Amino acid sequence: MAQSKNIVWHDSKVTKEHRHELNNHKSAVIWFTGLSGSGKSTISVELEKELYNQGVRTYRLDGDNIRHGLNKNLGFSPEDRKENIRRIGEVSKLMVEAGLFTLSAFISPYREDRNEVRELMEDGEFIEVFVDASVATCESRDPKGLYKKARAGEIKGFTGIDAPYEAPINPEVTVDTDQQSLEESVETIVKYLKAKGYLA
Ligand SMILES: Nc1ncnc2c1ncn2[C@@H]1O[C@H](COP(=O)(O)OS(=O)(=O)O)[C@@H](OP(=O)(O)O)[C@H]1O
Ligand SMILES: Nc1ncnc2c1ncn2[C@@H]1O[C@H](COP(=O)(O)OP(=O)(O)O)[C@@H](O)[C@H]1O
Repeated sequence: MAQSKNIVWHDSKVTKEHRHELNNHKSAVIWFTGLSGSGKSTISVELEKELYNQGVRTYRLDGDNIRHGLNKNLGFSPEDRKENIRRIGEVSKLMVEAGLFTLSAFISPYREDRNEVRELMEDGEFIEVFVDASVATCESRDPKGLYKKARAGEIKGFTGIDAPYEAPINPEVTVDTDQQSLEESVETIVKYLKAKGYLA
């Protein structure tokens, strides 16, 4: 890919800190990672509603949705997944600059790619939430029938079947959806945000 040259950063007079003051809260990305069907979308939707009810400004970025637009030219090879996560990382950073709690829900199977997003952010701005569930559980849920297709060989390189998933080593939060209900998972994350001073 061509690198841009002769470009100079131009600062705004309204900063992220001004936006925090205006909003009365900080901003960060809550990064959900986990297998397809582990519950990333379901939990992020519920958490967003909960944050909205508490007066927190949010925006949700979701794998399927972003792949309909911004990233519709990307597939599921390791290189394309990397580029997918790189772009989402940059978009998440812009959203955090804009003062929003950004809920990003992507399989993001590679540790290195997730860590690169973490590096983009300032300290405390990247909250990795590992949505843990066994392949067996995800496969039994199979909300979109994709595991069935992957088992039948109709989808190649499906995460957890014939493509890797690298679990986080030290995530800020883990929710185990084999064990925890949707409500319990949301509560776990809200508790973390309160304990760390993100929420009043
Ligand atoms: N090969 C393969 N592997 C995994 N997932 C697949 C694949 N093909 C299509 N899908 C569907 O794409 C959704 C995952 O997109 P992501 O952008 O989150 O993936 S990634 O982070 O780039 O790995 C994923 O959505 P979720 O089920 O919400 O995770 C699937 O619906
Ligand atoms: N404890 C739970 N937490 C989250 N989702 C659950 C749970 N138990 C069952 N589900 C169901 O599992 C499915 C998870 O799908 P989804 O949220 O799309 O996952 P992902 O975004 O990780 O692919 C949904 O149909 C949801 O209703």
